[in-house]
Amino acid sequence: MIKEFLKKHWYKYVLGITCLVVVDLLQLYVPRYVSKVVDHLRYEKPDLNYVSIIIWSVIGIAFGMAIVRFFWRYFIIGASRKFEYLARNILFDKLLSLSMSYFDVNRSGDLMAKFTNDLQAVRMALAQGVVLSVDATFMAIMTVIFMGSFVNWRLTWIAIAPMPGVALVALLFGRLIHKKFMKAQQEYSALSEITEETVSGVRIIKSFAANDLMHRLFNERSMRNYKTNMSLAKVSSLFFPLMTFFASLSYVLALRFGGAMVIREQVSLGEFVAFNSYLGMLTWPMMAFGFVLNVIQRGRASYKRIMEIMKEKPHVVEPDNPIKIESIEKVEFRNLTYRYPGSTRDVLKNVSFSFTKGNMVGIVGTVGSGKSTIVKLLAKLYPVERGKIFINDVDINDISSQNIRNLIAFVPSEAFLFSDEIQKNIAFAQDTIDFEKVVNYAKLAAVHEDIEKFPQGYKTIVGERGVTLSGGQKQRVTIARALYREKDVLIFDDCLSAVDPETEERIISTLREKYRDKTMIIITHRLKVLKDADLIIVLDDGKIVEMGNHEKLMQQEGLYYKMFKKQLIEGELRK
Ligand SMILES: Nc1ncnc2c1ncn2[C@@H]1O[C@H](COP(=O)(O)OP(=O)(O)OP(=O)(O)O)[C@@H](O)[C@H]1O
Repeated sequence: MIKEFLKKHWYKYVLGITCLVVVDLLQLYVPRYVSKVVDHLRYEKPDLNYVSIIIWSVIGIAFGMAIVRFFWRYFIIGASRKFEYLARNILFDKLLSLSMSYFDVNRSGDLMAKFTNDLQAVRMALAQGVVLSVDATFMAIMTVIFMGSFVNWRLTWIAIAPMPGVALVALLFGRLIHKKFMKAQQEYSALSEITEETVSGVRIIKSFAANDLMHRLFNERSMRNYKTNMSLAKVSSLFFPLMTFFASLSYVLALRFGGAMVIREQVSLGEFVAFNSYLGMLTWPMMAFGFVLNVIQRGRASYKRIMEIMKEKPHVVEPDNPIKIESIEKVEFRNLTYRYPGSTRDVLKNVSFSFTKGNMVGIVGTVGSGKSTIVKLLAKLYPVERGKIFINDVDINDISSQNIRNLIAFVPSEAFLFSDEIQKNIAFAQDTIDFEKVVNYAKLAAVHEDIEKFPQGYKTIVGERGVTLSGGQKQRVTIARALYREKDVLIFDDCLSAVDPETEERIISTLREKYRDKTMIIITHRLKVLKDADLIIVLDDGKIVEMGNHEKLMQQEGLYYKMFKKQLIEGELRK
C-alpha cells in the first residue's frame, strides 16, 4: 500500500524535504547575524545603520522561514493525510469484499481500531517520522558544522560531549513512555467498552438489580486506568528533567571552556553568544532521534496490522468466468453436508430438496437445527463445495454472488436499521427515493400506520439520533425495505418473531396473495403461517426429518404434527 502510494506521490516528499532543509539552513544563519551585532555593539562608535541592516536581515530570514515552513508542512503533512484518506477507502472497500466468516471471528472493536488508531499511527510515521528523521539528521550535522567552522572546533567537541546522553535518554524513555502509553490506551478502551455496554444494556442491568456488580466492575477498570496513567505520568515527569540535565551539562562545559576562550580572546563575545544558541538548537535533534524511532516503530507495527486485513482472502471465491443468470427458476440442494469455515461440527447433514419459481417454501425445525444456514448458503454468504447447491441447474460456485444477491430480497433475523430517516431505510441503497413506493411497501409490511403516528412520519430518524422503534416495528420496516427491492425471490429468516402471531399471519398471507409469481422462502417458528406453503422442510439437528406440504406433514404425525398441535393449544390458551 505504502509502496504504491510513494510511487505516485514521491515528488511531494522531495519538495517537502527540500523546503525543510531550506528552513533549517535559514535557521542556522540567525545566530551568526546575532553574533555580528553583539560584536559590533562592543565598538566605541557602533554603526547603527549596519546594526539595523542586520536586524532587518534577521526579520527577513524569519519571514522567509515562515513561508517555507508553510510549504514543507503543506507537502509532507498533506501527503500523509492523502495517504490516510486513500488507505481508509481501500480498507473500507476491502472490508466490504470480505466474507461473512471474517466478521464472525473478528471483533468489530478491533476492526475499528485498525481504521482509526492504526491508520493514524501509519500517517504519523509518514509525516512526523519523515520530518523528524530528516530534520534531526540534517540539523544535527549542520549545527555541529556551523559551531565548529564559525566559532571553534575544540569548543564544539567539548560542549557536545553530553549530547549523546540526551539522545540515549530520549531513546530509552521514549520506548518506556510508548509502552506505558499503549497500556494506558488499552485500559482506556476497556473503560470505554464497559461504559458503552452499561449504557446499551442498562435495561438488563436494572432488571437484574445488578447495579452493585456493575459498579464494582467499573471501579476495577477505572482504577486500572488511573494506575496506568499515574505510571505514565511518573515516567514522563522524569523524562524532561533528565533531558534538561544532560543539555545543561553542555551549557556548563561551554561556559567553562568557552568563557576562558573569550577571556583569552580566542573566541569573540558575539561568537560565544552564537555558540550558545547553536547548543540550544542541537538539543532538539537529539530529542528527535529518540522520538523518531518510536514513531516509526509504532507506524510499522500498525502497518502490519492493517496489512492483515489487506492480505485476507474472501472465503467465498468468485468464479473467473461467471455464468450470468437472469432469474431464479429452480433451486436445488443435493446431499449437502455443511460445516462453517474453521468449525469442526456439521450443521447440515445430507440435506437434499428442491423448489421452483413461484413456490412458497417454509423452513421450520428445532432451535439451532440449521434453518438460517440454508438461506445464508443460498445467498452465497458462506462458501460451499461444488456439486451441492444449484440454481437453474448451474452450480452456485459458477454464479457470482453479486448476481445471486441482485435477484433476491433477504430479510435476516436481526432487524438492523441505519440511524437515518425511515424512508431512507426503506429505500436503502437506492439513489432516489420513490415516496409512493415507500408508502406502498410500508403498507404491505403493515407498518405504515405506526410510521404515520410519528410526528415526522417517514422522515423520522431511527436509532440513537431519533426515535426508538419497537422490535416489531423495526422488523416490519426491514420487510418493507426488502419489498422495495422488488425482487422475484423473497427470503424471510424468522424476521417477524417480534410481532404478534396474527399480524405475522396477516402480513405473509397478504404478500402471498399479491405475489403469487414470486418465490417466498420463510423461516418461522409459527407453523400456522405456512399452511398454504407448497413445501415445508422440517429440520432437526441439521437433518431433514420431514418434507411436504401442511396436509401431508399433518398426516405423517411426526415432528411437524407435534409442533403444530402444541402451538394450537398455546394459541387457544392465549385467547
Ligand atoms: N458463523 C457460524 N460459524 C460457526 N457456526 C455457526 C455459525 N452460524 C451458525 N452456526 C451454528 O450452526 C448451527 C445452525 O445455526 P442456524 O443459525 O442455521 O440455526 P437455526 O435453525 O436458524 O437456529 P434458530 O432457530 O435459533 O435461529 C448452530 O449450532 C450454530 O451454532
